[in-house]
Amino acid sequence: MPRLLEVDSVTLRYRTSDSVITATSKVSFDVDGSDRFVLLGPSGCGKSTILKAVGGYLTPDEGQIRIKGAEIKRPGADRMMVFQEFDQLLPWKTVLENVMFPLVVTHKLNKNEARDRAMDYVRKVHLEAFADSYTHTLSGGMKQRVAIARGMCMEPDILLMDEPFAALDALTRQQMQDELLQLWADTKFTILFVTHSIAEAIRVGNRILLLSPHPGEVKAEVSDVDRVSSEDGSAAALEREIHDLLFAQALPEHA
Ligand SMILES: Nc1ncnc2c1ncn2[C@@H]1O[C@H](COP(=O)(O)OP(=O)(O)OP(=O)(O)O)[C@@H](O)[C@H]1O
Repeated sequence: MPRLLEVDSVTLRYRTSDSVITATSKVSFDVDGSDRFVLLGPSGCGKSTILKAVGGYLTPDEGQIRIKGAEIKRPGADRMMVFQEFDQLLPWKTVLENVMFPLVVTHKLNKNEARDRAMDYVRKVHLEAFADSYTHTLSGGMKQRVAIARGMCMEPDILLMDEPFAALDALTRQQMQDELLQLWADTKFTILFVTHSIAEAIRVGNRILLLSPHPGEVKAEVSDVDRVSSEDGSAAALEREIHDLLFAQALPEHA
């Protein structure tokens, strides 16, 4: 039985007119159903690039990415993306219309069914009072809830989240992390979440993959985050441990 998502020794490069940039080098990891899998690493280590490749927007230069055993070759409704930017919504559509939009354009459901399903997800993110509002009237946190509802509403195999809370103030960010965990507790959907915040990785993830600076390579995986961080005071200890793993310099050979 294949894992839900297999990233197998993947190298990703960008080609510009005068150079080739290696964003990630031979990155491997597996995601299982209901995982809250976090990619954590410093700016430029290729986290967003990996997410785009899982989304089917980039093709690996080496290695392979598979979902349910099938190689990913293009974007698909089985992988929905939530981005950091607040402008990912369609400003000429209401909250409900934004959430139902992918269901309608992919013909997954007819219009009435799509409206009903979208309204369920609008309720799940507590925006029912704003269902008919246009998105420019919403706060940043509310816009991100709409984007999450829109992604979840397609009931994808995996929700790809690229620093979705990074542009929010600290309090709203914590509130959104809590709400995401509540949504997860209700539906146990699978999340692949990118962040460069260690604290956020520990709050959101049950597994955390640590990537080295540019080009990103796997440094370590922390796979028992839920158990460790639920023990008294150990979230802080785990944060220190991850910090040391991420920023440890290689020891000189004859030290
Ligand atoms: N379109 C592009 N063309 C050329 N190089 C790119 C492009 N997008 C990203 N890169 C380079 O690839 C590397 C990885 O970028 P990426 O955005 O994936 O990193 P990241 O870990 O998500 O960083 P951040 O946390 O800052 O978003 C960086 O060196 C970046 O400059």
